[in-house]
Amino acid sequence: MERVAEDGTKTLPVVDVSGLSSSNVEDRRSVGRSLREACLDKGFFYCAGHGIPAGLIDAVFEETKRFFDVPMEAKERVDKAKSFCNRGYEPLGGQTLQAGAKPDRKEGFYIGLELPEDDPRVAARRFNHGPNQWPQDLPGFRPTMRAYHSAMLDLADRLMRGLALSLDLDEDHFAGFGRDPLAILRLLHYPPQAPKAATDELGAGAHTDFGGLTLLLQDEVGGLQVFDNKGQDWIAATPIPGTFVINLGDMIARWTNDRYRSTLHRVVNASGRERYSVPFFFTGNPDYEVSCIPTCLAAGERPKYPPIKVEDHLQAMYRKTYAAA
Ligand SMILES: O=C(O)CCC(=O)C(=O)O
Ligand SMILES: [Fe+2]
Repeated sequence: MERVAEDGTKTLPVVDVSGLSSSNVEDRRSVGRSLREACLDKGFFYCAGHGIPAGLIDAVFEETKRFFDVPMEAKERVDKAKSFCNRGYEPLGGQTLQAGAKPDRKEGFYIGLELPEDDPRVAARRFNHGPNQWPQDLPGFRPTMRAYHSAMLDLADRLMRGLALSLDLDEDHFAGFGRDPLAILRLLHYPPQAPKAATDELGAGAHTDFGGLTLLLQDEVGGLQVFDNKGQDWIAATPIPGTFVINLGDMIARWTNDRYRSTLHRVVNASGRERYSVPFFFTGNPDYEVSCIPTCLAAGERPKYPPIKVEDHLQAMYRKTYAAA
């Protein structure tokens, strides 16, 4: 079903997920049905009723802006080039999400689960496991980001259970995927750019996300665009206050043989203003092997993708999108 705004432009659906916190399974199943509809359609939707306090979200944006406003020397002190586990500051143009396009016009900051040096995964230098780097002289930054990371883990867990219900699976079907997950918070700043028609530069080149679910906070500026496979055009994910934009990553497309899509999206910040966004990537357990769910195949249908380990896919995508840097 095509959703069209009052001015005739296409929009994405809003799913209220508050029922996922209900003790009544019928309430949870009802959210599952709404999720199913949104996932079969675009694989991109606004999430309302998420229960994340507005005060925490405001604090995340405040600290994000504060960080990107510090002098370049302070950012360079926490450059991710100094981290063995991909944590910290990523300079403008550090990543090229769309093969063949110009480097992305965005700067970023990566934060993950804080793990001590004696954690076996850190000691073994497993990909993306280890300590975070924290900027100096921003006392509110670390506690805010840690609180937010943990709130996002909780929301992602609720959503994965809803997703299982949406596929008529046991509610805890994805529990193994969600155990000790790679879960990465990314702060992004997009400086203003010329309109798409006037430049071939993009804030973020067209890409799909690599893991399970992405939970995105965006400010009021706008610029995120979602590819519509049916119309072969771009839909603006215009900000709706109080919601997250949620999209499905490559792992969910592989589980469902593309019934649920990992949809192409990009950012063009032609607003003339600074844009800030904060995606949280629920990537999943690095050792978990994702393969097509048998009930997602019709009789005689074959899986489009071979089984793959979460970590292998993630590493391949990092290699690809950071190749130039
Ligand atoms: O900034 C946005 O709105 C989207 C960012 C994004 O797609 C990503 O980091 O994967
Ligand atoms: Fe993305």
